[in-house]
Order: sequence, then structure tokens, then C-alpha cells
Amino acid sequence: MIVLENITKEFISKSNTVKAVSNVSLHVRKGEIHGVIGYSGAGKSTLIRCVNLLEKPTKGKVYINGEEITPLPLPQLRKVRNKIGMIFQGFNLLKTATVYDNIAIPLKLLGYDKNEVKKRVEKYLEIVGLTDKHKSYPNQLSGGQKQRVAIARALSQEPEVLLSDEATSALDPETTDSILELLLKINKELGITILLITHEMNVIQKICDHVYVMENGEVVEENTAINLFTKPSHPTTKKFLNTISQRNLSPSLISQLHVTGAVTRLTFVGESTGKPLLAEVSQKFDVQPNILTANIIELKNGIVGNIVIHLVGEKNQVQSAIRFLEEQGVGTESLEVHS
Ligand SMILES: Nc1ncnc2c1ncn2[C@@H]1O[C@H](COP(=O)(O)OP(=O)(O)OP(=O)(O)O)[C@@H](O)[C@H]1O
Repeated sequence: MIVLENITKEFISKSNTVKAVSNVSLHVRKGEIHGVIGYSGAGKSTLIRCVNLLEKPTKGKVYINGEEITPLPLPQLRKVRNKIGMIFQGFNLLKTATVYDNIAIPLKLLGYDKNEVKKRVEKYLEIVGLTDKHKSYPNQLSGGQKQRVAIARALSQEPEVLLSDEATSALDPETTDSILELLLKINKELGITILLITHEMNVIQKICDHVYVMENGEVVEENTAINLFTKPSHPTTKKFLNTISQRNLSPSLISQLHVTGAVTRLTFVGESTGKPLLAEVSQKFDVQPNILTANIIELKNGIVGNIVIHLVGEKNQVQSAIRFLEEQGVGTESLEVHS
């Protein structure tokens, strides 16, 4: 659906050159939701703007539905852009137009007749739950309602793809959740493929199938959401994961555990979440599992459980217990071992 192949974007001025995006490839399949996460300046906005060629890549190719759009002249590019809706952090609504007109005006400019415009505005206002606000002006709406209008406006052109540029970053956590639910609904019910950028891990957690972590213009880690939450490898990914669940114990707390054994993080996913494995471990081996922290993260496609345990016991028994847990499909990561 969306394929970016080795995209590089440099901003060249008289005094310097900034490489905002460096050799990034991604592939968003039809009907999926993919998320790009990174800190400020990582290159996310530049990358997403390359998808509809609001930024022209310095190098690389962009394909939409199998068609390479990078070399298209403007009239043809405009047609392709109609298949790609976009929503923004700042909503980009016309302040002097009503909710109805904010959606209707772009449709009229695209040449749709009055009846079709009315039909679409009503349909998409209903989908976003704002039918009763059609006569309101943007400054009479909350942030969440403004984003709903922007989503209805994007949907009214019946795109196959929706690009979301930090769409929830200006919203409080509750409103963020309601907008994420709306994005999930339009993904499921209208089959719209979504590519979003964010700096918030909870956005990735709640709605993404696949994740790209960006830093200094590069994708430093890429995986399905489940695998990324289960087996993160890059330090930046781990930092983002720490923002939604306490994955690590402080070094001072670990150093207080002055007995033999190992402090280990266990990650449960899929079948292993349903088994009483810790009870089994203490029966099978001469070890005592002492739970230090535990949490459950609900993702779009499954549940990931994280437990940090202190396995108290002799080294060989502890190692056998860890091996047993791994054989049962539990992810393990040693945090500190005392001998
Ligand atoms: N038009 C431009 N001209 C020059 N440099 C730019 C331009 N746009 C972005 N940059 C630079 O490219 C880099 C990536 O910026 P970008 O806005 O894509 O990052 P981001 O991850 O979206 O960050 P933020 O969330 O803060 O917007 C930054 O160093 C930025 O200063």
C-alpha cells in the first residue's frame, strides 16, 4: 500500500546541509496501522511529508498502491494525493467557516456536486460523532472535537490511506484515547490504512500493528508491535518503553538484594500469559521466585506481561529455572546476577 524505498531528505541552505531523513525504507500493507516514533528532531515529520511528496525526497522512491509517485508531474500527483488523507497536531481548520463548511469547502473545490457534498459531510460527521455540531465554528469546539472535524474532512475525500502527523499530541490523555479509538474504528470499519508519527509510546501501544523507531533521521529499530514490546533491542526503544511501564529497577534497589540468585525480567506473551509458570518453577527447581515488579501492557494485537523477579537460589538451579522458562516461551533478560 505505502512503500518507501531508501528515502533520504536533505535540507540544503547556503550555510549548511541538514540530513533530516537518511535511507529510510518502510512498507505499510493494506489495512494495517504503522507508527513511527522518535524524539523531537528525529525526522518523523519530514518522513511522513515525503509520503505524499509535500517534501520531495532527495533520494529514494515512494510507491502508493504499487505505483511509483516520486516522478509524477503535479496534476497526476494531485490525483494520487486525493487518495491520501492527512491530519495534523494543529488541526488546520478554517476558523471563519462552520464545521459543515470546513468539510464541504474542499469537496466543492474538488468539483463534487451539492448533493454529493451534503451526503458526504453528513456521513462523515456522523462517523466522527459530531452531527449536532455542524453549525458550530472551530473556536466553539474542544481540541478533541476539532480533531474529529479534521478527521471527517480527511475521510470525506474517501482516501485509502490516512497520514497522521502527531494528531493527538495537543490533547489530554482521555481525549487522546477517544481519538485513538476513532482511528481504530475507521481502520476497521472503512479499511483505511494508517501511517502515523508520534513521540508518545501509548499511541503506538494502543493502535499500531508495526513500529519504526527513528533517531537522527534513521530507523534504528523496526518490528511488529508485539515483538517490539517483548524484545526491544535499541536503547531508544527501551527508553520509550519505560515511559509507559516501569521495566527497570533502580541500580540502588538491585544492589540491596544481597543474596544469591539472579534478578531477571520475564516477558510473557501469547500462550505463556495463561500458565502458572512461576509456581511450576519453584516446584521443579530449588529456587524461590520473589516478584519485584509486574505489569501488563495491552496492545492492539495482544497482551504482553512484564515481571521482574529475584530468583533466589544456587547458580546452577537458577540457570536451569531460567532455561525452563525460556523453553516455555517466556522472554528473559538478566538485570543483575549475584554470586
Ligand atoms: N524546512 C527545513 N529546513 C531545514 N531543516 C529542516 C527543515 N525541516 C526540518 N528540518 C530539520 O530536520 C530535522 C528533522 O526535523 P523533523 O521536523 O522532521 O523532526 P521530527 O522528528 O518531526 O521533530 P518534531 O517532533 O520536533 O517536529 C531537524 O534537525 C530539523 O531542524
